[in-house]
Amino acid sequence: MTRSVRAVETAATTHPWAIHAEGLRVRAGRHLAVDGLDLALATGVHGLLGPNGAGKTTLMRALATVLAPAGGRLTLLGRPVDGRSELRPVRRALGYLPQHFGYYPRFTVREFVGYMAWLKEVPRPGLAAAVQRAVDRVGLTARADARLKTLSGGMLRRAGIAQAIVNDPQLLLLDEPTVGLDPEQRLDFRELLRDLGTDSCVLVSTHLVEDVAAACTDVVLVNEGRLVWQGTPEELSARGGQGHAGDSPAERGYSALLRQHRSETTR
Ligand SMILES: Nc1ncnc2c1ncn2[C@@H]1O[C@H](COP(=O)(O)OP(=O)(O)OP(=O)(O)O)[C@@H](O)[C@H]1O
Repeated sequence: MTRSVRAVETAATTHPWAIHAEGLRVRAGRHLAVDGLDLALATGVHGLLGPNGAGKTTLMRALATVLAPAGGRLTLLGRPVDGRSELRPVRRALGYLPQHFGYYPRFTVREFVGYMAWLKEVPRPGLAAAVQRAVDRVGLTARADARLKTLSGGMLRRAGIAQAIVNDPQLLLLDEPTVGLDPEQRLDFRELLRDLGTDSCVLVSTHLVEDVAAACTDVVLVNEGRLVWQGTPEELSARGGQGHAGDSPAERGYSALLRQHRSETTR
């Protein structure tokens, strides 16, 4: 891509919320999987929790501008996303690891991450260095020139994270990033998350409540396409008690909040 990126397009933004949704509705097929969701997130690492089918992946896809909202209002990095808006500046400042990502198996890690950097219009002079930095940050330095088809599942996931961060995104969306990572890699990943969240808005969808408790500044709980609860990991842990399912205070807090939400909605 030959078009150069002007400084004003990459400059840090001054809007308070990286993600601002009001009454957001998003369809997955014919199903309204996100149904009246309100959410406001700024810089930091936000853990997105919810049971199977809660609407997490559909929400992530809408935030990544892959799915258009069916209703409500969505603003990303200060720009409205409404089907008529110019999405290019938002997409350039966005990083997204989908739950299932496609790749060319014959590409090396470096080629894959470089290709994604080119698609995101990372300026050509700094592109190779940006790719190297992303590959290093996910611990794939030694496998940078290995073909993707030769990588383990966990290494592939890390290559996926590398492509998501290669453009130093202001908004980073990671859907189940720790699937397949071994325990040591998960600990390294938590550190990377904390680092990324110091100057970007990072939203991590996961079923691993412990990852959220350890690495996130904030927890967002959704169910049936709506925001159920938002608070700190400490506040989440404080919600749990004897009799709630889970191996840790955070897991018990999660179970308690879900049980409370279900009992309120079936009344
Ligand atoms: N293409 C589709 N057509 C119809 N319904 C769909 C489609 N994709 C998802 N759904 C439904 O939308 C709801 C939300 O799905 P989604 O994948 O967003 O949930 P999730 O919270 O990510 O779940 P999980 O934790 O299992 O990944 C579910 O009820 C699911 O069955």
